[in-house]
Amino acid sequence: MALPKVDFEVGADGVAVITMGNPPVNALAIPIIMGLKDRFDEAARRNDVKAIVLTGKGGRFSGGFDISVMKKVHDTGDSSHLPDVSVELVVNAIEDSKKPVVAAVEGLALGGGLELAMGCHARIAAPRAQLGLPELTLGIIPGFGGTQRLPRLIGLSKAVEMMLKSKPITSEEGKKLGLIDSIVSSEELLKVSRLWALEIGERRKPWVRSLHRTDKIGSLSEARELLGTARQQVKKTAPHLPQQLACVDVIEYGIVHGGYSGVLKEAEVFKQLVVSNTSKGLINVFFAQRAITKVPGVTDIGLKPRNVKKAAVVGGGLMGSGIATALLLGNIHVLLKEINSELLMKGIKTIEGNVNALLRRGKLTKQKADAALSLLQGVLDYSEFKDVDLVIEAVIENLSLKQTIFSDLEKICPPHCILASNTSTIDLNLVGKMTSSQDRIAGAHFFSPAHVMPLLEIIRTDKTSPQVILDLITVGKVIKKAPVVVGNCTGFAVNKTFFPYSQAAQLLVNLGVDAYRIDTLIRNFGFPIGPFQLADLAGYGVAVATSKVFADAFSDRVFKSPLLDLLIKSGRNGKNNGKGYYIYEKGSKPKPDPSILPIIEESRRVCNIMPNGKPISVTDQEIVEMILFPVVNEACRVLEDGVVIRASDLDIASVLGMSFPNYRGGIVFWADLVGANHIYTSLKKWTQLYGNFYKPSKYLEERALKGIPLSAPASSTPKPVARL
Ligand SMILES: C[C@H](O)CC(=O)SCCNC(=O)CCNC(=O)[C@H](O)C(C)(C)COP(=O)(O)OP(=O)(O)OC[C@H]1O[C@@H](n2cnc3c(N)ncnc32)[C@H](O)[C@@H]1OP(=O)(O)O
Repeated sequence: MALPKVDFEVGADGVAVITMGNPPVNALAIPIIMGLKDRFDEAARRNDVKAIVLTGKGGRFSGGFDISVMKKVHDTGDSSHLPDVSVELVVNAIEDSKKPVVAAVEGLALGGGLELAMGCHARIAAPRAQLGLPELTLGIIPGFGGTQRLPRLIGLSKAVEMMLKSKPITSEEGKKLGLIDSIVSSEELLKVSRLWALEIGERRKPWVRSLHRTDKIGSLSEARELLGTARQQVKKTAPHLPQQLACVDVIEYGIVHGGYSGVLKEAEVFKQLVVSNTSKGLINVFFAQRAITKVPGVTDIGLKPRNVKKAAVVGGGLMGSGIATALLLGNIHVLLKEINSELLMKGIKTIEGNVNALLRRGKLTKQKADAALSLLQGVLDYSEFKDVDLVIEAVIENLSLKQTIFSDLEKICPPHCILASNTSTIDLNLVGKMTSSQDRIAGAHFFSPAHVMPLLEIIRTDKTSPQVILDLITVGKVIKKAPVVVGNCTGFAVNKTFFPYSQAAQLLVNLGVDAYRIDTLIRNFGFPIGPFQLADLAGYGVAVATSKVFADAFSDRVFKSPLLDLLIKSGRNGKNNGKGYYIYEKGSKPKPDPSILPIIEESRRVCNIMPNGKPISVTDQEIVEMILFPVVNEACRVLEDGVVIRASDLDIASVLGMSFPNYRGGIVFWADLVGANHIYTSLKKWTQLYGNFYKPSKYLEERALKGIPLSAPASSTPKPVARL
């Protein structure tokens, strides 16, 4: 791999072109920052240099400061790894340079990349370049003067929006807003930028130091009003994210005290935020998300992904139609197979409804929606399956039905076709037992609603070929899912890890804790909804079916609550029949339903686990821990059994599959922040009080006692991924 370096070339026109080279995105790694300082010094010193152009190699300006440096700060606790860039480089060497500097921007200029460009005296961009300050998604604020220069270049309102939403704009929008001075073709970019720089030197183009501008900010009172509104908004929408308020505060500081003071304040706040748990969590998620598609023995053995042009989905229920929708939106031709025309029409209607809902919400253009639907074909038999590249079976969880389907598929589909099941629980070796195609059978487990939820669990057995896994990873990327490759076991990675989540909530209710208090606390922790509202959403039938599977597989540690059966007996089935823990009325938030309380009382009586028949007294923190520590405990078993390749895969799976708050870094990452020892001792205490549901796993016990982080890879030879 090429080493990061900064090139320097002076042309006959007297323009020095400084080029950042650090593929693939020219991240501003320490050698790049050092190289830039040296090159700008050299350009300032040399008499043959009249003007300077700053650009990036390989069609991309820069993806920003090297995030792995911040990871190093997290891992070592040593902030001295952070270089001084905002003053030394951007203000002193670039903006205050005696020679004009022009940024030639192509591809992308994000975070520190855009901040370098904003320090230049003009910006020339190629068409459709992405420009943005996404730092808040990493738990920090823009750190190389971005909070100060962006408002001064494009106005406060748009700058605040771009930073708080972390949403990039194109160079075309940038031109309209004043961020970009001119748009030219990629071929002309360097030529025009050189000329522009010379013309600034000759005073034929303005020599603009953005930090000194005030014309776009408006009066102090206007600015304060706008920032006040932004603050109110942030308090409502992102109460858990300290970087949002910090960003607004730093912008305001610079408006009140001047741009340069703002830059100094920004650096101070940046350093505080870098070491926050929020930044640690979000940066863990950034790298974890990029690690999932690196699968040893699959993506590192020189295989090439095959193109999946035509797929079939067997079963047009809620999951099947959601999966079909996702494939169609990925531009894949889909056959939807049902057993009769009534069910087929229902499936097609659901797909149309899914696509139209996305259209209404502005997530799709009409053209894209029409194109997706034109790729759909409904069928009632397998005759069209002769040339499909992939089949995803999404029928009910019935083993013998699945076995028959896979036998049929084996006969009719071409030999290269991947045969996948969307089962969430059934052993894939059993699904393919009646075939001799085990090498092309895998799980493709989507999460409901399948066209919306971003996770795709790809389950391999010991017989699934690496090519099939690679192809499924590729399809996953094409349909914009995060594909996580996991081993074959009951519940796979996500459902296995999270089965204690709802059970713990049930256990607590039967111990006398208020269900709505639990939901509120779990929401305050950062989940979008609590476990009881989640149960309402899924319908109680699903909970009954899955708890049976888990009761069979993990009989040593399940909690059987009478509550679900009592609810069903009283005619309740959650949101879909309007009778759940909550009352659902159109246009208003779900409200607690007091008529459920006698049913809960009845459950407590039948269950009879309240000590001395009285509700237990627990703090808010204990409630959260009593729900989430059993999940961590199960995650430990998933890690021990090698169901996931690495702990961070489970972090991503928990964030994208279960909506575990991303700013807490994922389930294992969070557990390590809390500390294995505290989790272990708490579970041990609760085991004595409330039974084996809480019994710590061997993996947790060992690591807690030896002080080894739960996420650390096994030091001895790692076990193979559980595929059996
Ligand atoms: C002080 C400053 O204000 C602070 C900052 O600048 S913080 C950084 C701000 N910048 C960002 O947040 C951008 C982060 N990067 C991205 O969003 C995307 O990588 C991108 C849009 C630039 C490119 O996306 P895409 O082409 O899909 O490639 P993607 O797979 O994400 O990244 C390619 C590789 O570059 C790495 N990478 C991308 N941006 C990086 C960065 N800023 N630092 C370090 N590595 C980075 C990725 O980790 C990945 O590495 P890998 O191949 O080893 O897995």
